[in-house]
Amino acid sequence: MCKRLTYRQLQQQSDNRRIYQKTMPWNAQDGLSLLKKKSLTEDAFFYWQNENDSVEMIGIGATLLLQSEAEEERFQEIESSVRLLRQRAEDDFLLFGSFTFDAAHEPSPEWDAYENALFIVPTYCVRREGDVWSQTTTIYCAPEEKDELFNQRAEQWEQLQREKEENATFVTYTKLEERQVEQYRESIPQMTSLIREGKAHKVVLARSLRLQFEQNPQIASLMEQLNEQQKNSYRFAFHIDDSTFIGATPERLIKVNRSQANSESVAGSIRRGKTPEEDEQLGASLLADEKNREEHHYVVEMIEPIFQELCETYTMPDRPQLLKIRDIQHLHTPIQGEMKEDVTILQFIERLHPTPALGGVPTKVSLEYIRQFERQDRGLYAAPIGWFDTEGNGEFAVAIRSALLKDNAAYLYAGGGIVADSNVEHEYQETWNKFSPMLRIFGGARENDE
Ligand SMILES: C=C(O[C@H]1C=CC=C(C(=O)O)[C@@H]1O)C(=O)O
Repeated sequence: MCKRLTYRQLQQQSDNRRIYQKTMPWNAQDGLSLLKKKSLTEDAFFYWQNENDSVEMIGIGATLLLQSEAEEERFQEIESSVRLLRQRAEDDFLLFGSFTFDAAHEPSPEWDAYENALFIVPTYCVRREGDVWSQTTTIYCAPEEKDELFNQRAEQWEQLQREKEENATFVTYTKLEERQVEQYRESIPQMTSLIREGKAHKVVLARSLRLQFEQNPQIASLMEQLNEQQKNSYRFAFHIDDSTFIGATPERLIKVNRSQANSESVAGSIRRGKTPEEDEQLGASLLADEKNREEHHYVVEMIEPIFQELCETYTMPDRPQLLKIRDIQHLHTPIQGEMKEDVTILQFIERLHPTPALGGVPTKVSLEYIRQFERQDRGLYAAPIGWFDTEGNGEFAVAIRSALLKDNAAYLYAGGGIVADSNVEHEYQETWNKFSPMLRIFGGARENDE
């Protein structure tokens, strides 16, 4: 595994190494099959499938591993590292990675593999756009080492592809622990009182489950299940050291494609109906529900000024629509803008994260309450995860409906927006809905009839 580098360390590198790339068509055309090769998965990897299945990417190995331990500066540090590396590169290149939810939180031991910001420039990247697959190999070396290193990598890549795939293993958890559930339940009336006293308008409180396994589930088969079950969601996996973070989230944080920026407000939820009629009724009641509209409106109110600041022009519908995924339906308002010159995707992330769909209003105050009420660190739950390239394109999702896998255990997270009239039982049930996508792949979702 290559060494993690901060911006300072990169600046201090005084050798003549450069980034070189080779891209070619890829005929194997099954990205997930790569994650079934044992020797590949011992290294870092990243899996990404966008919400409409038009783009799928798998990054394997890390030619460069960039990190930032800074709190507020972490976005700029990654930006500076990438800018500096672009000067050492022949072509544009791509990075995968994440920022943790709360850089100021004391990290919990389960999250120790992920820094405040952690990005990989993958050694091998396979990418599907529509039906067309390509494979890119990236190296970082002195010019005189280039040919030999490319040869070595080509050989290694051939070898890896010939390697036998491990059989899919379906493992079911043997124990489910609701972590500090009493404390979660108590925190809701405490939070609603604080809100009624005017201390905050909305705070998203989350809880977590810990599932125990007898053997580690295979990531490729978990992702296959998510691909089958969670259409209309971003499906992702980020593996580093002994940890893998996976998920299927409906929520885009930001997408940038040739200076066009797209984001959305996703907040306010109700379960899916058991029949089309019931589903429609539930959707209609969600659209009309004042509490959910209020929760949603806070998110819209926060995102819109950011588009005003960073875009020349933007458009946004004046009322939410429904976003329906397998277990749940949400209120949804998309927003789209033409970015001002020199604005970057990381600047959007810095301003957008956390939206009031994951943090609250006001942002700083809500983060304080989250630290106070949620003992465990959220790590990458509800955090920005995705990819960007040095041409200025990229896409990040909000890592909800997610789980961390480590040491034969999975840690699942789910939360909901608390406003003045939130109710414990309702919130508690809603977290079960939100756990469902992940619980299902680990051995069974709990039916919820609320
Ligand atoms: C915090 C979560 O969901 C957010 C996103 C959509 C709807 C939400 C809600 O209705 O409360 C939450 O704000 C989660 O899934 O853990």
